[in-house]
Amino acid sequence: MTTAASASNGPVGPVDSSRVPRYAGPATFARLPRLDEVGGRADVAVVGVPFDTGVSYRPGARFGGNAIREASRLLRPYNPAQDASPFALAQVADAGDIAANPFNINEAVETVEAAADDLLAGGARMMTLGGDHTIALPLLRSVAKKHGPVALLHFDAHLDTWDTYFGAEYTHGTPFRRAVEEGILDTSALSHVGTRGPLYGKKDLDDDEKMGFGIVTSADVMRRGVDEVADQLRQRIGDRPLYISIDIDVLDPAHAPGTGTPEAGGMTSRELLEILRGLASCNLVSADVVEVAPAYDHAEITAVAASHTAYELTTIMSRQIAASRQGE
Ligand SMILES: N=C(N)NCCCC(=O)O
Ligand SMILES: [Zn+2]
Ligand SMILES: [Zn+2]
Repeated sequence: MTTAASASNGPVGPVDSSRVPRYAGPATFARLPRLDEVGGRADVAVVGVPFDTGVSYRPGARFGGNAIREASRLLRPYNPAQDASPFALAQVADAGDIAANPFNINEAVETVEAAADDLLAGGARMMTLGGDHTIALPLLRSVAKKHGPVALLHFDAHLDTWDTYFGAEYTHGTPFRRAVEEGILDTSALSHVGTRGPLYGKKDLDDDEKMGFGIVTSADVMRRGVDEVADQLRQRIGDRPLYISIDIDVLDPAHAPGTGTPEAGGMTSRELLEILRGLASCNLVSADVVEVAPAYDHAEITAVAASHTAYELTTIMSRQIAASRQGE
């Protein structure tokens, strides 16, 4: 069957859904070419990490990346909200999955870091599809090797700055504490967005604040509105290299039932997408969307939200790549 639609020397785009039904053929992200189909070089590499050994409640995020790819068949090549055709502005390709050991978290963390090092060394920015939130740590390590300590915007119901679970240091509730300890985050530009729900104690918040995080709760988003929130975040980030990590449980369970640790009172998918669009001028060096667990999903509600989230992030990166080329 027809694979990627190729412009003569521009980026290779997605399969044309007016010629090949969008439900036909293998599901790469947005029906984009695989990395090996574009000579192994991409400006943005979409990569899956099927790993969920770090979860504290429902398992199943190991299937998240492929669920997002399936749902992403319906994405279209022009993004009106950002007035951009992300797959024409830069080469975006699907780099497949990182094969992380499900029986050894420490080894899996090392594997993810090494695979990320390879992709970043090839010049790509990464759009990672989880997997549970454990994987943000090795991804941040790799990004920091390239850019130095990065600003972090963390969209999540949870803080994920807890210390250990059952004595384990690498879990989906602890990646950002480890990252602060390791000095790979720019502690003057760290924000959680969408935080809510019960905690273990007030100390969780005290510790988090000491690490340098600011918090925009999901109730703040509702009260203050997306434009004001995005403005405030943009000011805090400035022109620092930015990593955005999105735990899909930042959305209300009505918008994302397919996740492992759902919390009531979350953001709508509209709010999340609008805040991201408001950050389009930030220097986004890589991003992840994690914690999609399709076994608890219904009618692909969660996977569709995650695919659109990854699409906005990819658009931000593609626009910046195109703009920096023009400036060269
Ligand atoms: N979903 C993520 N990443 N973390 C949730 C941890 C919540 C807990 O176990 O208390
Ligand atoms: Zn979470
Ligand atoms: Zn999380």
